[in-house]
Amino acid sequence: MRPPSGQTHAAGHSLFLRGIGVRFGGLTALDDVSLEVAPGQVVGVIGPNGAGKTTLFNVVCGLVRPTSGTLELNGERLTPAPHRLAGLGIARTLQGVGLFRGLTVLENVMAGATCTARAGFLSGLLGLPRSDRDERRLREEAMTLLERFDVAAYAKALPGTLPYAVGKRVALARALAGRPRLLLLDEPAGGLGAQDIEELGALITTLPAEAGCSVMLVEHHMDLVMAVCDRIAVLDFGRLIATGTPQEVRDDPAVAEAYLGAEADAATPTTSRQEASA
Ligand SMILES: Nc1ncnc2c1ncn2[C@@H]1O[C@H](COP(=O)(O)OP(=O)(O)OP(=O)(O)O)[C@@H](O)[C@H]1O
Repeated sequence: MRPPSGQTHAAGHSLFLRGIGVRFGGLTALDDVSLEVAPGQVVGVIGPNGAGKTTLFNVVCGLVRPTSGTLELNGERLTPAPHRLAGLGIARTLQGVGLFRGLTVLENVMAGATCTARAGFLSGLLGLPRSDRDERRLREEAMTLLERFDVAAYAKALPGTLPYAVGKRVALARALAGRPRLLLLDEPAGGLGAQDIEELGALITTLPAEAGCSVMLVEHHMDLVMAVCDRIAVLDFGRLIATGTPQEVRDDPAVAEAYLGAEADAATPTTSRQEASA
């Protein structure tokens, strides 16, 4: 997948999390978590239920403010806020699909590009002549993305009519339409079948080279994470217990123990692993 305009990108933003802690009342959701997403890398965050993955994702999106620690984007202090992400070159997809229900698939993807098309949007408001051209360009770029994701046939459909797997692809296309340099994916494989997960994995691995973005991936599906990630961070009870290549993480006894512990906890009638340990 080429960047929509045909321009080339460097390999994406670098993200550093240093000593991130998050407390919700008396519960420590994250404790001194440090993580690097280097330019051009796909970095996975895994861990048993309640380990803190979504909380970490939300810290990077600005939905949760850390109680300690700092974030850095390309060497600059980052204080993320959801409404400022696009301007920082960051895009995210959420659990589920999350498309605008009243817009067609094509319009959804065009909406994802509006931050890079602001000049066209403004000129449209002011009735200046560039707007038609910009609108056409946006439309063409959105169609190119839909074609790349094999969902162009649904361009005129409304989100409510889409098969779930198609909706997930459209959501990914919309996130990429803004030409992010860092893409945050929250459980992109959730609800997908094995074939769709395999195809999603093939798409994700192309993103650094073809779309010019680094990727942080929070995911439960171990096969996908192992297949697409350059590095993996493993959380357990809010703490980072391992980081490394997929092979290193797979071979780490602490990781196996965390997952085995989670299986044992699943057999007990508690609501969360942290409550279970309190
Ligand atoms: N807003 C909140 N208020 C209070 N506690 C929270 C909040 N969000 C998360 N938690 C708690 O923080 C801990 C980490 O939750 P988090 O959702 O980040 O884990 P997770 O690894 O994403 O889990 P899962 O895989 O089940 O989605 C859990 O004990 C959870 O109950």
